[in-house]
Amino acid sequence: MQFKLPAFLRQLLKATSFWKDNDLILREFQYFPKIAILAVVFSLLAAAFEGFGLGFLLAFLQNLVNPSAEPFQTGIRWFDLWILGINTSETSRLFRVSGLILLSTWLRAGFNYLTYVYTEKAQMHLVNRLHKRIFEQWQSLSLSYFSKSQSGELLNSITSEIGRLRQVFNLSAFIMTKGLTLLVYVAIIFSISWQLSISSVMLFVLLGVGLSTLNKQVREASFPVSQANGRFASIAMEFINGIRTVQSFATQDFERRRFYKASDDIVEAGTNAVMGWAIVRPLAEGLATTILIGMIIVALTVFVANGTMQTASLLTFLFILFRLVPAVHEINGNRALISSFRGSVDNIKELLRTDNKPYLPNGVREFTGVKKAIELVSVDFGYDPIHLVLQNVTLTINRGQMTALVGASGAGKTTLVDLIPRFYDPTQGKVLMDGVDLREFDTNSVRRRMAVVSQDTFIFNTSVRNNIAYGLDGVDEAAIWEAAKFANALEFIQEMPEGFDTQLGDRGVRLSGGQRQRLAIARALLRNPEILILDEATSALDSVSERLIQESLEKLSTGRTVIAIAHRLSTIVRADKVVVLEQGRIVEQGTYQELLAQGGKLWKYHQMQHEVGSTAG
Ligand SMILES: Nc1ncnc2c1ncn2[C@@H]1O[C@H](COP(=O)(O)OP(=O)(O)OP(=O)(O)O)[C@@H](O)[C@H]1O
Repeated sequence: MQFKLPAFLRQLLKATSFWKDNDLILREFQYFPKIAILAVVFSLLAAAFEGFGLGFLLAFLQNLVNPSAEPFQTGIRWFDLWILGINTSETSRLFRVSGLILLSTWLRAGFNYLTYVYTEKAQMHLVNRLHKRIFEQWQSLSLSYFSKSQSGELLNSITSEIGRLRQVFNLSAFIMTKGLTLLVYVAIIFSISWQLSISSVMLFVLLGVGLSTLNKQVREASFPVSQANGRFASIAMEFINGIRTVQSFATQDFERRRFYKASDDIVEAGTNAVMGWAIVRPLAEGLATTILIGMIIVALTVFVANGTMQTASLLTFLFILFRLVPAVHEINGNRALISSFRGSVDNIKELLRTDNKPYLPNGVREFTGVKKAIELVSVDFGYDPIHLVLQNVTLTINRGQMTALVGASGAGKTTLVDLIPRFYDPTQGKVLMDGVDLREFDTNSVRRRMAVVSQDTFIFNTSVRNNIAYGLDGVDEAAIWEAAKFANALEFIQEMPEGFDTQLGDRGVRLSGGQRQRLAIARALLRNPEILILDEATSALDSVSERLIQESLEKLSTGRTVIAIAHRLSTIVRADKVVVLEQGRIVEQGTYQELLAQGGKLWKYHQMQHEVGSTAG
C-alpha cells in the first residue's frame, strides 16, 4: 500500500533540516503507513494527556492554596458540573481533581507505552525494508560491483551502518514525541502568562547561547591537553621501539627526564583545562536558578500582587518550566547525536543509489536453449574504462561441441567465459544466442540452463546433500547419490563423519581443492545443464584426484555445449575447437591438430608442456 503526503506538506517537510537529515527514513514510511501513523497518533495522545494532567494539577493547586477562591473551571459546562463538581464541597473537588490527575497520568503512561511499541515496530519494518532493498540491489548488479567493493565494506553497510540508522530513527522518534510534549508545555505556560513565558523563553535562550559559546571555548582550551597526551604517547613509543639503542647508549637518565617531563606536562595542561571544564555545569545551574528565582520575585511582586495571576498558576508555571528546560536540552543533545550519525546515513544512501552502479537490466525473453550457436561478435571488455581485458573478440561456440580456451595467465580466459552467463556485459560488441542479443533474455532463464564448474566453487555452510542439491527443490535422495557417484565424490563423502549430512564450509569440514571440484561436478550434473563452463584447476592436484576429476568431467561433458578453460593441454586434445587468447585477443583458432600443424602459439605451449611437464596458464 502506498501513501503519499500532500504536496504542500512535503514542501514544508523538505524545508526543514529534520527532513534533510531523515528523508531516507521518512520516505520509507509510505510502505507501512498504518504503523507510522499510529505511532504519531499515540504520541499526540500521550502529549495531550500530559497537558490534561498539568491542567488538573493547576486546579489541584488552586484548591489547595486557596480553598475559598472560585473553583477551577474549564468552561465546558457538563465537564465542570459533573466531572470537576464545581458545585460540590472543597474536599469532593480535591478528590475529583486528584482522580483526574491520576487518570491522565495512567492514560499518558499507556499511550507512551503504545508510542514506544509502535515506534519500535516502525523501526523494525524500516530496517527490514532496507535489508531487502539492499539485497534486491545486490541481486541485480553486475559482478564487477562486488569485485570492486570490499565485501567487508558491504557487510558493514548492511549490519553496523543500518544499526546506526536504526539509532537515528529512535533519536528522531524521541525528538518528535518530546517535541510534541514541548508544544503542549509551551501552550500551557503561554495560557498562564504570556508575559512571563516570553521573558523566560528569552532568558533561557540567552543562557543557552551563552553556555554553548562557553562550551566551545572550553573545548578549545582543552587542546593543550590532547597535545600533551600526543607528545607523551610518542615519547613512550619511541622509548619502547628504541629500547635497544637506549640501553646500548646508556641514556636511561636522559630518557627518564624526557618521559617524566611529558607525563608532568599532561598534569599541568589538565589542571589548567579542568578549571574551565568544571565551571560550565555549576555556572549553568546557578544561572538557571537565578533566572527562576528572579522570575518568581517578579511574578509575585508584579503579577500576583496586582491580581493578574494566582499563586497556583505561578506554581504550575514553574513546575512546567522545570520540565521544559531539560526537555529542550535533551532534544538538542539528540539532534547533535543525529548529526554525528550523518556519515552512516549517507553511506546507506550511497549504497541505495542506483545511478552510479553497474546494473544488468534484465531482458524479458525466456531463454529456451541454444539451437545452433553462441556467438561473440567484436567484443571488447574492461573491468575499468581504461584497461581493456578483451579486445575485438569474435568467436562461434557451436551447440553440442567442446570449445577450449588456452592462453597465458591473465590472457582473459575467465573474463571471456564470464560473459556467457552474463556476469558482465561487454563494453563493446555483443554476445548472441542463435542471433539474439543475450541482453534481451531474462538473465535467470539463461543461467538456469548453464553450469559453471571450477575449483573455487563456493561451498555453503550446510550439509553435503544441500550443497549438491543447491538451489533445487525436492530432489530425491537417489538422484543426489547418483550425482555424487558419477562425480567420483561418493567415496570421500562416505568417509566423512556423517556422510551426506556432514556440515561443510566455515563451520564444518573443509574440503580440498579436488574434493570441491568433484562436489561442483555433482552439483552441475544434478542441474543437467545444456551449456557447461569448465574452469580447470590451476593448482596442482595429485594424479589420482586429477584422473578422477578428468574422468567425471568427460562423462559430464557428453552431449552438452562445453566451454572449457584448459591449463593441461592433454585435456583438450579432443576438443572440437581450440581458441588461443593472448592479451585479450584471439590469436589462433582451429582443431588441436590443425593448430599444432600451423606451428604457432599452441605448438609452443605444446612443446613447453612436453619439455617441462608444466601447465600453460
Ligand atoms: N574482477 C576483476 N577486476 C579487475 N580486473 C580483473 C578482474 N578479474 C580479472 N581482472 C584482470 O583481467 C585480466 C584477465 O584476467 P582473467 O582472469 O580473465 O585471465 P585468465 O586468462 O583467466 O587468467 P588465469 O589463467 O590466471 O586464470 C587480468 O589482467 C586480471 O588482472
